[in-house]
Amino acid sequence: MVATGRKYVFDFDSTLTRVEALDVLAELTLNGKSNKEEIIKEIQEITNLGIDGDISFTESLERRIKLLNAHKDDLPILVEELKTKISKSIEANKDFFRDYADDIYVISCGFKEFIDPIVKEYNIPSHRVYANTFKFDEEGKIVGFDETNVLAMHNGKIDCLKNMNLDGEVQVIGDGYSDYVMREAGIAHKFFAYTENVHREKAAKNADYITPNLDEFLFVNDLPRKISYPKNRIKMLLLENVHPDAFKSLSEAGFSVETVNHSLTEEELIEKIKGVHVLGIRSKTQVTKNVLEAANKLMVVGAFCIGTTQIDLDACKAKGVVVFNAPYSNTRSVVELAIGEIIMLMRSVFTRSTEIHQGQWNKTAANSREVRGKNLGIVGYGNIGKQLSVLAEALGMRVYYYDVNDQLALGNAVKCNTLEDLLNISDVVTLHIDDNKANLNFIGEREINQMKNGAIFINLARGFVVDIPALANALKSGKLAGAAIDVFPEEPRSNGEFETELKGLENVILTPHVGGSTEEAQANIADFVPNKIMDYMNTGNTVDAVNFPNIRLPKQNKAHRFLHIHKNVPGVMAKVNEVLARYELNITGQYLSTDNEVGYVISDVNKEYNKDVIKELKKIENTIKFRVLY
Ligand SMILES: NC(=O)c1ccc[n+]([C@@H]2O[C@H](COP(=O)([O-])OP(=O)(O)OC[C@H]3O[C@@H](n4cnc5c(N)ncnc54)[C@H](O)[C@@H]3O)[C@@H](O)[C@H]2O)c1
Ligand SMILES: O=C(O)CC[C@@H](O)C(=O)O
Repeated sequence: MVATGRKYVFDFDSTLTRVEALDVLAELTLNGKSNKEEIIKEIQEITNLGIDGDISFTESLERRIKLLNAHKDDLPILVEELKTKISKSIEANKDFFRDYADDIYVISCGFKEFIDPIVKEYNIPSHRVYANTFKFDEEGKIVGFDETNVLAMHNGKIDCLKNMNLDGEVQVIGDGYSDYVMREAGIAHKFFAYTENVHREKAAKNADYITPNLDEFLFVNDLPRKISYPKNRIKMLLLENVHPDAFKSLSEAGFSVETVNHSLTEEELIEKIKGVHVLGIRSKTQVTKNVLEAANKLMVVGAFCIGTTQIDLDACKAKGVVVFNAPYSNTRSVVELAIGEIIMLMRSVFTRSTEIHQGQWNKTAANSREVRGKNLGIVGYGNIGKQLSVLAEALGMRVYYYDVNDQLALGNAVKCNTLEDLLNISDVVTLHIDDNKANLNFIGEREINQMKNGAIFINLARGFVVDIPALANALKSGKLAGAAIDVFPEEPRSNGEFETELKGLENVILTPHVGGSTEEAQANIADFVPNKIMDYMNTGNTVDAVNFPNIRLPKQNKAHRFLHIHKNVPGVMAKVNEVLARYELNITGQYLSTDNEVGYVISDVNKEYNKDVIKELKKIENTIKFRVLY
């Protein structure tokens, strides 16, 4: 617990608040002035020079006040503005400022006129705020500052802290070099570089500890805090160039996120996965048993796509690793591409285009047909197949579909009872079956022979479902009039050379697995999947998990949440409850969801509890994973 008499000295600007107050004041006072941006930039540069110790602080203050041209009446507005700019983790841990009020001080080179009213709301009274004060002229204009105040002088924080004569260990929390010097001068015992709002190299380099937010500071000091485990300690690895929005939202939420713009081999991933809590991938990265064995911290895999066969879902489940995907976010993009390709192939547009690129004019109606009135056979009537059905009908196509599961026909679509029926009748056959391994070589020579002569074939599903040599033969022989292939049995891990037997064939559109690669789809996925991940990490919700019992949990209210994942064998629940009862924990809510292999039980308990209960819960036989949230 807390060392007796420990004192916490906070900086104000960019530490307690997300901003530099004088920059905000400049925004206010310079409003409407034509050279506003220039002056603000100049003020910021001067601020940084002062913070990093590159010019004397007195000089930095003098120059900024002159440029500010501020008035007393601007200050209440500034205060209101600053109240909305308290650092997020400071705001979240307001209780710390209440419970440790007597030990908290502010030393700032800013001004008491705006610091006092802000920190008062955090139980820091004016007499524990050490800062500069403004000088005003008779009209209330800010014309200077009290030059006798030590804080107006170079390295003034050192003298200020010295004069305060604090007992016990003194910890300084700040973002600038001027905070560090108190530690360097030996008056403070520890300096924590606070990087939630700004990462200043000089401060970070000299810090005893870099703390990305107050949660981490409270965690390393074993102080009471809002969240059990600081988010910055949760490592996320996003592979395969997932949309930058995912990085943005996850890192803004406080997680430590690393991105890699291609997929990794099994070997590379085994090396990289150690210490990673959340892995984000697309369709290329194989999350195998071997990878999972090396994944000592893994809790979640986010597939930033629809397909999940690249992930060993069972092995994930056995390890208590929850998998999420984005089942809808890119479906529209695939459908639009399919529609475009149907038209392009029916009109032989790519053939005509290639000819003209080669300097040949070939105006002809041969092999150029409208799609209106033609039969479209959709194989796999799921999320993509159904949307395609609706759009194709709107173009005047007659839609037939075949699905292994019973699927409701949309519009006038006609269900086929067998694949053969569909293949016999369709002018265009398009595959939208899912990626399960049983679909290997689903379309081969036999199925191609069941298609109409001169039919068109499209595969936007998965490469391994089509026998490529059989398809190539059918295209060469003229059995099929054209094809569009977006997915291949073997796809490279990153952009570069690629070979396929289909290369160079006439009226064949080849694309590098881009059916779902539109800006819109990728941005949708980067919104959907991170939300699922964060929901699971922050609350335990597994709604829409691919491999795990789905559970939607109520909001945690003033409770500790114990999340216990176990093998679904008789007696585990009884043992969990026996332990909770033995430690006299009052359960305010308990939720259980199971499937054949695992059970997921969530118990919300009253605030106070003996920490030994955690060890006991972890020790229960058949426990796979356990964590606490509060
Ligand atoms: N090219 C791309 O970039 C891209 C983008 C998104 C999705 N996809 C792929 O598209 C496919 C379809 O996606 P979805 O979201 O519509 O999936 P979905 O799961 O919603 O639908 C698939 C449908 O196929 C049916 N099905 C499975 N096997 C079948 C079989 N052997 N015969 C007949 N029906 C069968 C299922 O019952 C289901 O109704 C998936 O393979 C997905 O990975 C590719
Ligand atoms: O974008 C990808 O990598 C895969 C797209 C698609 O095949 C999917 O499964 O959603």
